[in-house]
Amino acid sequence: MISNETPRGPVDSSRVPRYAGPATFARLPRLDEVGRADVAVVGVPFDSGVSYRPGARFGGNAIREASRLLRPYNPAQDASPFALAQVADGGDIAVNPFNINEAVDTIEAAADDLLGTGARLMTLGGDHTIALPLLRSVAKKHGPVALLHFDAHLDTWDTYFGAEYTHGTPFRRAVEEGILDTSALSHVGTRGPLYGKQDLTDDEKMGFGIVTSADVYRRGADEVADQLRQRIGDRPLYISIDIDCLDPAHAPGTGTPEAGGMTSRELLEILRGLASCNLVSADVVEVAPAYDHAEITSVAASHTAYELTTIMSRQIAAARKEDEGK
Ligand SMILES: N=C(N)NCCCC(=O)O
Ligand SMILES: [Zn+2]
Ligand SMILES: [Zn+2]
Repeated sequence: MISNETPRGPVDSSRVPRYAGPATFARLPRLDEVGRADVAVVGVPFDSGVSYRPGARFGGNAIREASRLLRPYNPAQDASPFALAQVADGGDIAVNPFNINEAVDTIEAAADDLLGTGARLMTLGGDHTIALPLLRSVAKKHGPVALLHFDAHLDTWDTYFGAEYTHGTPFRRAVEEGILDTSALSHVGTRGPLYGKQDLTDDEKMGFGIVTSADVYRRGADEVADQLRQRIGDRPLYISIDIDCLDPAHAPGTGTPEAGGMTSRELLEILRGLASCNLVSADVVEVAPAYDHAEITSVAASHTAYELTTIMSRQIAAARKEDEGK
């Protein structure tokens, strides 16, 4: 469903100071103010799936706060994302912090509702556990999706303390459930110690290709984006971004930091290089503001979500134009 109404954009920062009032993503209207959205930005304040430092439950609101300085024109993609499509802040999904299984079900149901309105999702985590129910919901709509996973970690481990749903295991579950298109799965930014070599062989068997953080440094963002684009083709694509794909210098505010990561410039450039991909939904997870300094991490996350939102808005506008031409 593509609406022809003129989108309502962010609060005008030349009239209302950008630090005034409650924060929505990029100072956009709330979903209940506009009725429906082409892109719904939704928070998932859940971090009961972490294996180390907690705190990502506060990530979504930290990203919203840090997004007050985003401006409406994105020169890197030559687009005004909030004029091309209705982007709105759908608030937070209220999830049970004491029952992971119930939380996972609640996230899936809420995503079903939002996707059912025709919106694409830009989800703000939360820990990486939340990617599983989001992928379940997206796959119900689109079938198995291509996955581009930016992370220091593989997140294809099996269980922790016997638990299946954790922030280190969402993508193994997703492969087991058949909701990913195993011919187009990539990790980008991985590095750091593993439990054993088997982690890598298991991951490869699941179908994942790996672009390590060192690969990005050596080959450069443009070449990496070209290669990823070729692998993805025109498949429906889900992008999951664990902010710990960035070096701790660029994202200290996260739960499981690993040295030797990408720069925020590299991440943003790779995303811009993927603008032609059919991005159906995305998440940015693992921002844990208690370990952050001067909003370094949440600013990086807000710009990351801005690039992703721009890609989705451009595609929605292009689809609308094609529709009108028919
Ligand atoms: N998804 C994130 N951020 N981390 C996974 C780390 C799992 C571990 O502690 O081995
Ligand atoms: Zn990670
Ligand atoms: Zn992760």
